[in-house]
Amino acid sequence: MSIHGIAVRIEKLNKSFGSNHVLKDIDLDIAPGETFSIIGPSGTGKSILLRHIIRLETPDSGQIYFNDQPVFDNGRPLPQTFRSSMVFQSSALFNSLTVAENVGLWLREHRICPEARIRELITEKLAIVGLEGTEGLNTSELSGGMRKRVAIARSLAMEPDLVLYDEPTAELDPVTTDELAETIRSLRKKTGNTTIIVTHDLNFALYLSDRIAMMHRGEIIEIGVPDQIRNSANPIVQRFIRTTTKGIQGG
Ligand SMILES: Nc1ncnc2c1ncn2[C@@H]1O[C@H](COP(=O)(O)OP(=O)(O)OP(=O)(O)O)[C@@H](O)[C@H]1O
Repeated sequence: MSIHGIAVRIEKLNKSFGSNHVLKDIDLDIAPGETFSIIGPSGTGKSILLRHIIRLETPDSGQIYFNDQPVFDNGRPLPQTFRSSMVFQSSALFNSLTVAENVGLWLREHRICPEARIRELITEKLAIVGLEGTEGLNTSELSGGMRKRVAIARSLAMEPDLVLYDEPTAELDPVTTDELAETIRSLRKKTGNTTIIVTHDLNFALYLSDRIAMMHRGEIIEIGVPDQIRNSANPIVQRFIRTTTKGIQGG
């Protein structure tokens, strides 16, 4: 399997909605193939930052670069040679379609390759997320964890350079959350994609991330490998760890 993955660099990114300054001079450097999580309490700007990376929002100032290529020009998204895909919180699957139809949707809409290759890609991507042989199942009958994995397979079908996850564990029970963490971790080896995850599930982020950034009130207040986050001297980070993990992970 080919190895993808791009560098993502964010420089002095700012965004306000009226008087609400939601992103304040955000700087981030994410390496090709890195699994990077953005954590923090509700309303701190995590999703808005992700929406800039996928170009659903434009910044007031600052820039994002994919492999040194600028993403915006004067507040407008530039055409990209790199492909990003997003796994939405709700999974955003079509219940009236089968698993295979959901996974193949983007490929068929964009007529990316011949039908035989599309079927191969669907089978290949379902196997990567551990859903071999589920092509014909009705999407409406799947569990939350299976739906999430179908959504991941659909995003992988685009053969992305960058995969983004918005609150992937929302609505999942603890066992399914563990399975999902395992799936995303194994994808790193299988695809080499750069992966950015927004979550307020600290344990999930600690388990599968190469590095983690913590946001607070529109700013990045801590960044580092999981152990650096666990042992951060920043009282806001420590309070977040205490309230979200209750001591799990030895933290
Ligand atoms: N389209 C919008 N118009 C106005 N304000 C917005 C818009 N989108 C987000 N905001 C504001 O931006 C701030 C950051 O929101 P964001 O969704 O990024 O937070 P978050 O950290 O992802 O929180 P959560 O974990 O609850 O999703 C909030 O104050 C929110 O009200």
